[in-house]
Amino acid sequence: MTANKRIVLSSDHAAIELRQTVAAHITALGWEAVDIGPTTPESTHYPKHGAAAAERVASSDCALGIILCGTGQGIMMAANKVKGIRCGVCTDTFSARMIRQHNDANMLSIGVRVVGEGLALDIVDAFLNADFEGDRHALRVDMIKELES
Ligand SMILES: O=C[C@H](O)[C@H](O)[C@H](O)COP(=O)(O)O
Repeated sequence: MTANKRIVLSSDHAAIELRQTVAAHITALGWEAVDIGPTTPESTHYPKHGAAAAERVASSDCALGIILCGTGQGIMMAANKVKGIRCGVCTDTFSARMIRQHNDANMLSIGVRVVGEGLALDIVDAFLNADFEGDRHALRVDMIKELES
């Protein structure tokens, strides 16, 4: 894994509690959690929170990002609009591992209304414990990057 141990976290109003649980979890694992909120429960809009987290990763301020909303879908769509971001929604640990190994994902999205806390933390672990395998997968990730230019 990278020398940059900073992971940015963000969410909308739906996932504040799980986001804070994930932040504590990854801190206990030795990562630096950069939690950019929000912290208050008022209804808010996932695109701005997904984009804000994605900018931290795209700028290399943070090595990885974990974002959450009700389904994980809307905030993932917003994050993927930022150049350099490869973010997937995961509801299972296999996918969380594979988006690192095959897709070199730099962000993970989780839906708090889809998975429970225990599975969410297992998904985070699977994502963080996997590394990009390169080789034929690098060629394909390069093809994704070409679509951005
Ligand atoms: O993809 C979008 C997310 O699931 C949002 O968390 C969800 O749409 C928010 O819904 P509501 O405003 O009803 O809490």
